Amino acid sequence: MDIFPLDLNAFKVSEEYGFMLIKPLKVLPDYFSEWNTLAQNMAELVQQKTLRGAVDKMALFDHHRLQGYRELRLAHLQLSIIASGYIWQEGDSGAAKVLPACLAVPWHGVSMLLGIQPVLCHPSLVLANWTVDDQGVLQSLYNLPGGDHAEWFVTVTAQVELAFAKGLKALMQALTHAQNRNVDALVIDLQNIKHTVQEMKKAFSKMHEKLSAETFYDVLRPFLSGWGGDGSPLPDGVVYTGISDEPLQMTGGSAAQSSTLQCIDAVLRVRHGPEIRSFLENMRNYMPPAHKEFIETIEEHSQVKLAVAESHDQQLTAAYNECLESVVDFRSYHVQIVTKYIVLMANRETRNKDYEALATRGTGGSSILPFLKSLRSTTSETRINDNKYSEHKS
Ligand code: HEM
Repeated sequence: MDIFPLDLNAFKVSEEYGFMLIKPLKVLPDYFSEWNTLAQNMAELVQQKTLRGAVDKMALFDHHRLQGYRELRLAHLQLSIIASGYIWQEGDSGAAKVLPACLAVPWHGVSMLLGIQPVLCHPSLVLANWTVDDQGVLQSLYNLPGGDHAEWFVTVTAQVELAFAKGLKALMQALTHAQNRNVDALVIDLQNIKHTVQEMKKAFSKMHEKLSAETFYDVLRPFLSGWGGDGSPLPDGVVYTGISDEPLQMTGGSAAQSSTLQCIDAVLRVRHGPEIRSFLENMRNYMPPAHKEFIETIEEHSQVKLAVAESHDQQLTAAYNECLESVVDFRSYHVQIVTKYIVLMANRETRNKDYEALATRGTGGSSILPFLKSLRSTTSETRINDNKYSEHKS
């Protein structure tokens, strides 16, 4: 059965914004003004070490009064920012093991309605956290500690998402053209996808401009941490009062929860080994369910690699391999970024020791460089080496 083209709307994906939420709301209605205020001032309150006390005094607001998808997404963003400050305000030795009901109940409730996890994750911190100012400059709405650096981290990541969105049309067309075995059109799609990945890397390279490695590592990154598991300052997880007496464990926020690379892998049929696959599949549980379903549908039905292999066409095979090469290049660049912002920072004597137990963990809790290099190798090994080329017709 031919399933492409897909209806993007059905998957909450748009050709203009990709996986980004379209026109996120900036504030919630007055009833939730305390959430608006605490989320807006989180970084300052954490610095003064007064956020936890303020949350403990907060009333339990009824999240059923939130109306519509965009209010739910903003509520998740705000509560995630507040909870991250609540848990990590006192460093890892003073990490909060219990969230009060006024935070846990609505946060968990909103998360269930959205089908995402009650933890600060990429769909909230990046996808639902943006606006443009009068000059058309992308800005974030709510920030973690780290001032302009923290905002830059969010907006540059959002720019990578938007660069991806520009290539969504080519990705979708590649799926249809592969299904129809339209070799000429598929060559052009793959060239466009390669260009998109190069543009994603260009957007990514701006990270250096205004995010210092020291601020990322010492100030901002601890607030992206999850809870639960060996080596965590909260090995059992966190109790969400009013939800469960048993602690819940959550993976921290990471752009590994972005659907962009997983979508490109799915189109090109890059298949990672079992351990990495299980990590990436776990990351999908932190994406909006419609985006997870989008990736799974493409992964199951993409015929792009098959169409290339069957064609024995030199130009098509070259376009496919070059496309993979651009993804390898993106992943190599990402390894450089992780080396600068995490590995080298973790090896400094002067690093922030308040969050020492988080030092060797990835933002999402994996052992970083071998993991990322292995993803890169699998991408490279997906190349098609075909010596039996026929001449391309055109
Ligand atoms: C300062 C910037 C960044 C740092 C320090 C960083 C760090 C990391 C780390 C440590 C991982 C390993 C998994 C984990 O522990 O979470 C990871 C995975 C990943 N990151 Fe980043 N990241 C950064 C920016 C970005 C950006 C802007 C993107 C673009 C969307 C991105 C996309 C990914 C992807 C897709 C993965 C999963 C592995 C893969 O598919 O290659 N990262 N990142």
